[in-house]
Amino acid sequence: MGSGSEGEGAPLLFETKEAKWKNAYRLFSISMFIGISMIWVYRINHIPLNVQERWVWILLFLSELWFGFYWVITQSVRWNQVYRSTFRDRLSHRYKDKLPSVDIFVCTADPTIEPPMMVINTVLSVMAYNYPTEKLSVYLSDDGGSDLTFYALLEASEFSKHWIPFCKNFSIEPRSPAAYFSTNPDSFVDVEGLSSIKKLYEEMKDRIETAVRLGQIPEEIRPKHKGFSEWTSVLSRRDHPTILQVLIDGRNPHAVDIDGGTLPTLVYLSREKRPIHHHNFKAGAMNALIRVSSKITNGEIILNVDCDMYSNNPESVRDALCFFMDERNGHEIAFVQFPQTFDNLSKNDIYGGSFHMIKEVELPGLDGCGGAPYIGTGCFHRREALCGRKYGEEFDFEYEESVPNRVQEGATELEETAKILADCTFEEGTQWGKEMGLKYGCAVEDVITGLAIHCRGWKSVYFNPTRKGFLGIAPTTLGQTLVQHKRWSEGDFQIVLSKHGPLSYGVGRMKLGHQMAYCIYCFWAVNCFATLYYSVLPSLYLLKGISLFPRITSPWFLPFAYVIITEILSSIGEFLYYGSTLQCWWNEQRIWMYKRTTSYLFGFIDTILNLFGFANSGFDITAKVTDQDVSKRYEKDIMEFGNSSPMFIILATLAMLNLYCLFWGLERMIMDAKISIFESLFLQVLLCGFLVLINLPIYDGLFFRKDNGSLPTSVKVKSIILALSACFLMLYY
Ligand SMILES: O=c1ccn([C@@H]2O[C@H](COP(=O)(O)OP(=O)(O)O[C@H]3O[C@H](CO)[C@@H](O)[C@H](O)[C@H]3O)[C@@H](O)[C@H]2O)c(=O)[nH]1
Ligand SMILES: [Mn+2]
Repeated sequence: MGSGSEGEGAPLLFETKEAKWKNAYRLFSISMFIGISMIWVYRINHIPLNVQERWVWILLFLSELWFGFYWVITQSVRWNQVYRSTFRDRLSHRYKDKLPSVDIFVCTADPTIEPPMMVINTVLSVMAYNYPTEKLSVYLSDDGGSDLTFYALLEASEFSKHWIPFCKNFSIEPRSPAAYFSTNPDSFVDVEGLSSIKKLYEEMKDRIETAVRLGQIPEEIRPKHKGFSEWTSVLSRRDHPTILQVLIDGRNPHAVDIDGGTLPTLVYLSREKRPIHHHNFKAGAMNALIRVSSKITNGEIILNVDCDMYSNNPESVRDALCFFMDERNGHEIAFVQFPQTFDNLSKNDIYGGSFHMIKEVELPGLDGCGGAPYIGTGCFHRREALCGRKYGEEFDFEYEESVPNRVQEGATELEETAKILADCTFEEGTQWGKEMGLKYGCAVEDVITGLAIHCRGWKSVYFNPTRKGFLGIAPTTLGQTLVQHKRWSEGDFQIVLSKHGPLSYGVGRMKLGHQMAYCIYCFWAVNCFATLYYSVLPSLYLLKGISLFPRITSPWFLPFAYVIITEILSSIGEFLYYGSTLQCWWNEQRIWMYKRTTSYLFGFIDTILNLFGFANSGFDITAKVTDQDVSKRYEKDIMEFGNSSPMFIILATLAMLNLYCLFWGLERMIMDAKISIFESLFLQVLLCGFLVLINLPIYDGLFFRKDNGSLPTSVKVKSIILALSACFLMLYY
């Protein structure tokens, strides 16, 4: 692929544009750096003589060193952003019947958190891609080992015979039935066609949801497919043999839709699980899929989506191929990553789930300095690169010989022979999870795998088209958001500490800018300390009336003012420029604080415990269903607490502490009524005031709200006592 002779010299299949204002930004960035350095100089030159103040001073200096250093690494992604666009017409015209085959992997892990209806909507959306069906295969990996999910997939295989021709005949978008029907397709031409397909869908939905509600498959359905008998040997979801069922065999001439068109191959896989074998979460599932699919369809390109990420754009496969098959640059591209976008975001994006800056600024920046990271879903891979081939090297599958050739086999024999590839013991003594497939032992299997691919000499591309390629479900409570970020920050921190981190293995294998860019995420966790110091110490010293920053009239005030004001203005500017709102920016600042003081702290601690063998990192699956009350509050952008998690105790304590410090500190200043005190404490008042403003939803949750999403009394009591003790210690000790 990509090296075909016919296209040499032909127009490119994709185009790359650089960001506007690049040079202006670079100048601005240099001026910021000067400002930051001046702050460091101020700290070094003004170390107080008083011993007690001295340690606080040094901690603040270390925090500022850290913030400055972190700011420097974030410049890597602002230095050279690139934006990609594709020419699908050229691709279709040039490669008509020579398009590669594509295997699509959908992962699910739990039928309660990830309802089968949602899973099959994702499956149906990718089955209906605008791509030759005989070259398209969809694999569902079910780590939940659930016959309910299997049943839903069986229903979907029947429904697809109607759905796929319907989508293609009327060119509808999006192709997830649930998403499509919820768009109120009023203007639709063929009213009868629409209502009949909708009826089929509703009936199917009804059957599946009834089965899910009852927790079992209707007896009359069982005899309809041999697959159900496999569940007799399932002891539990953690203890069962491999279940592999080819539900639609694309090679079978009878596997056709209602218009007689070929159907894509559809496969259900639940890999073997045994209590004594670690299953390595999603990475383990993906590796089993890579091997099993290599036996059945062996697509050259692999698309990986989470079960909640339906395809929103039927052209995405062709978009991705424009990169892989481009005659000049395609051969070095290992994967094409689409952004993670969500269709359940609330108006003001209270949990920062839109990842606005990551999508619009950071990922294009990473793309510009060596390659976008692999972020787990909405990513097209070259199979060979994912399997561990170095760029430019010949490739062969080591497991290829062990199983007879697929072409001579029928679906049933194929199931038997391919099954062993998903057994627990298959990976023993092999490079799977190390040099082959997705890497094990890291909470962000995706990022570490992408990094390894970059270290093997490959490039990758970030593609963010106007019509989004995939839409998923973002967490709808504060707790879930913080837990998800704990997993991410922990995983990313594990990477930098591992042998294969950007600062160890990456040296000499990656460009400096690319290493720095990865470090933005790898050092997320470390940010907790500087942020905690900064949100506690200046406020406590305000309470005591001791200044830790230059007074307003001092020339040293200028660098602080410059850095603070320009940082705020430029970040607001970026937000507005990329189409977001001021309110979203404000909410983003809040969630950024909350993540840094809780998720990152816990992520840091767990990584260290893990390193010394005291803990094992798990994979807390993010919930994709929300109860009605909670989702009503979410839609109104009301922050959801609802339990007494230790994370909330930290947040509430910090909020209370700053509230006390602001009021008592201000009160003292007013009593003293000396303008000079105000001048010297100005920045501390500002910082403390900012922290109080940002924490308004917490005071609301502690004292005013009565609903189930507010903060429980125990959190109120604990946070008040903790914050008061800190203040008294500060004042009288
Ligand atoms: O043992 C497991 C655990 C999870 N999953 C699947 O992994 C996907 C992602 O899990 P989710 O709970 O939705 O986590 P998120 O935090 O939303 O996932 C993001 O972060 C993960 C890494 O932490 C990546 O794997 C994901 O692709 C990325 O979307 C889902 O489809 C799960 O079904 C499995 O297949 N097996
Ligand atoms: Mn998810």
